[in-house]
Amino acid sequence: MTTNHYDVVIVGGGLAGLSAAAYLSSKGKKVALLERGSLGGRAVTLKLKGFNFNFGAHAIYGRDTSILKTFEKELGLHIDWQDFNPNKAKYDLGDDLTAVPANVQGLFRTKLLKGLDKVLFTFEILKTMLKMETGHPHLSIQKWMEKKNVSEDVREMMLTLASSNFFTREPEKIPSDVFFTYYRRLFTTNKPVAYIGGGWQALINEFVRVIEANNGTILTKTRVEAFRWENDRVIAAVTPDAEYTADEFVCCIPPKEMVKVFKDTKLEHAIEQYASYEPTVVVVYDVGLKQRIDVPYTYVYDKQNNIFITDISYYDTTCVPEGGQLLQATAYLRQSEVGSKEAVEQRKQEIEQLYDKHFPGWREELVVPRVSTRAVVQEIKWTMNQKPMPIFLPDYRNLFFAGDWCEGQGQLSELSFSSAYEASKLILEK
Ligand SMILES: Cc1cc2nc3c(=O)[nH]c(=O)nc-3n(C[C@H](O)[C@H](O)[C@H](O)COP(=O)(O)OP(=O)(O)OC[C@H]3O[C@@H](n4cnc5c(N)ncnc54)[C@H](O)[C@@H]3O)c2cc1C
Repeated sequence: MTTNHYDVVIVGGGLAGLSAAAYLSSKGKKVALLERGSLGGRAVTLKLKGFNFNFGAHAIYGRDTSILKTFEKELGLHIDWQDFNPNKAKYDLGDDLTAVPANVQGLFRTKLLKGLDKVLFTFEILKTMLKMETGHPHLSIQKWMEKKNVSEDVREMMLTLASSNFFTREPEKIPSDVFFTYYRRLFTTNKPVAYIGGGWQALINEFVRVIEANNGTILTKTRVEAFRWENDRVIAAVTPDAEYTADEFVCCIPPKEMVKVFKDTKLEHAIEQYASYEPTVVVVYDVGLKQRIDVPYTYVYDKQNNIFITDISYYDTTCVPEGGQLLQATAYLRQSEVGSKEAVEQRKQEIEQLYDKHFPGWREELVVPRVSTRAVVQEIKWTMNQKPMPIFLPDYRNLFFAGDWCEGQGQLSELSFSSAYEASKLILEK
């Protein structure tokens, strides 16, 4: 068995592993990135019949305060930002469409709130922005609203926002401190939502460019099966063909994978808790169309069924053949619906009905659909009973963790980036 030595070995080549490898190599560390499959993890771009299907709309939330923006500056990444137009975002109320209160104009235009409730909701936003309202880690947003006696319409508004942003049909379970921290960031940014031109693949290519420019090693189709230990230090990541020894290790693989590689070690028990947590799971049903069906909005959220459609090709024309259109639909699931064939089938039909309603004629234009009945948007769902994993565990001196299951800022990929950034900084400070 061959042995190779590095300053840092990073296991897992999703967005967390790629960003950690790019950052650490740019600071002079000799890094190796080991990925069992191909690079990108869940941030995948799939080419089908001339359409580039991204897993998810690759939206970056609060981009001007995001860690991806920090990486962009510090690593000199070339990112083709495509800012979302909030005036083209609508809530479907069943028999009516109304503005999404993603900005002040939207707030004044939305029909979800009227008169005094609009003033009260605006006041809540103001308090959130000024950190006068922070919620409490021991109170879910449901309990917080009961305690504060908020009116029915304001309650509805807060839950609708939370549902659409946290990809959940059970927004009431979100811890209130997570809710307010998230919205403080979103309300104080000038760029609430932005897409990446060229999709996830463009971003992956940029991280790879930086890693290679700094002489980093990237090994795909390289599955880590175990770690070798000496007391409280990891000595090596072990693959079927080689051992990769290093001074520091960053583990960027989901907790369910970690329990396998840490089996029969002191860490196994500590990791089990995170591996048992429920992820945020959705149904994705995207369609590539021959010709554009132009409507006055690029995002529509069906409030009743918790489904949204994004016309991603409106922002990123590189994902379609000329004149074509790529629509992305995501349906949220209740925990009880995850894994149920009937529930998933019903969600798919609801998505088709939503396409029929807002993009009439899509069936005739259909070139290729792409369906995922169990897409993991975030490895650990925000609820009162589930806490994200720390980026290091006490007493393990040279082992760090990063990914969207870890503590960090924001949610989804922002958690992957922020945990990767914090873990890398801890290594550099040593
Ligand atoms: C449908 C959908 C929509 C989404 N939409 C958005 C969005 O709009 N905005 C946003 O910010 N985020 C979105 N996300 C979330 C985003 O894709 C994830 O947060 C992010 O990609 C997670 O990256 P990660 O590196 O933390 O984890 P992962 O992508 O899970 O990476 C883990 C990597 O580790 C590798 N691995 C596992 N085990 C081993 C092993 N033993 N040895 C070596 N390698 C191993 C895996 O192959 C994988 O590449 C969406 C996700 C989905 C599914």
